[in-house]
Amino acid sequence: MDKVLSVRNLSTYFYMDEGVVAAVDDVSFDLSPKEVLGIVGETGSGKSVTVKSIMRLIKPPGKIVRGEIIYKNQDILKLDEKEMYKIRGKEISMVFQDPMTSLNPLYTVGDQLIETIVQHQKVSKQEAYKRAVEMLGLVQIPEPEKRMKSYPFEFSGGMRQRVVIAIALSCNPSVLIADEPTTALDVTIQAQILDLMKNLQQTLNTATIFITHDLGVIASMAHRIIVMYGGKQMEIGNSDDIFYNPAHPYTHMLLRSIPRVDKRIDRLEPIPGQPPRMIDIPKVCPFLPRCPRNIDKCNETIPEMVEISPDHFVRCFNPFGGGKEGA
Ligand SMILES: Nc1ncnc2c1ncn2[C@@H]1O[C@H](COP(=O)(O)OP(=O)(O)OP(=O)(O)O)[C@@H](O)[C@H]1O
Repeated sequence: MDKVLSVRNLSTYFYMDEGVVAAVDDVSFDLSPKEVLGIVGETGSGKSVTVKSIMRLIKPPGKIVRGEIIYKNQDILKLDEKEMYKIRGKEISMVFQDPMTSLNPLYTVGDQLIETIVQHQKVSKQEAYKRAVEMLGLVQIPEPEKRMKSYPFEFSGGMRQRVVIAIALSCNPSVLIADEPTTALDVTIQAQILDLMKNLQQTLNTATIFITHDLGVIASMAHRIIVMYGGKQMEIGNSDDIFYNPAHPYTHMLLRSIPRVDKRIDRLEPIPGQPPRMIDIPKVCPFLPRCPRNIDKCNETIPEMVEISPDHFVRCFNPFGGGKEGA
């Protein structure tokens, strides 16, 4: 199947006084049309920098130092800012963690929706208005026509995130990127927003990249999952591989740290140790200091990504075998 997005060997570094932070190092993946790709990892693992690189939102001291981001047969990294402007928000749009960073407090939500629509589509103001009301209805805002006139502060946090999702989807993007879209919300609202996103994805079939630090959040949504650690991909596989045949010791730890309804666990296991400080590019696996399965070879060099079964890749010299010891 044709890919809607192909990321090849993406490396984004931050040049700090203390040294070079390899925030994203040699990341590659494909996104198919209609696919939901989950990117999971602890804080600082490089998830946000990966998607900000795709949107070309990296600012100094950050720099994309290597790689290709192929969107519809063109390398996004080679486009000038004017061409990129046409893609950002229309072809590839993004929902951030905190809805207030995406909404302008001084304009009504209706105006903000209409502005996005007319900016990217050749439609009249009336058509844009109609589409805006439709979008608010689609994200299940009650009385959408009336709420067009409301300002962001008149909405609850969950409703604001619905508005942001409506704006992000208003131009029918080919790719939607959601960066921890529910983290800033309280738990019941989180579940509602996740349900909404799942339903919208199934209705609209938009290819989606969903970022989270919590594997549980994407369990029922993602087709494929990338597990990141220390700026690197540790494991990539379809959801079943990651949940039932996890190969990387870090994936095992992530799985043990989520609540499960099918197993009685008295206490969730926290992941021991600290995420790495990624100053200067590690020559060995970044997970090595926390890894319970490390072997001598791990101290010598960093493993490559190896395909252990069709479309299931792992970066580890001593992976778990075929899920027999699964979580
Ligand atoms: N503007 C910046 N300046 C310097 N370093 C940065 C900057 N933005 C990100 N980094 C570094 O890049 C690394 C990856 O950060 P990133 O935000 O991608 O992590 P993340 O996995 O998305 O974590 P979180 O869940 O906390 O958002 C971190 O070590 C971070 O310190």
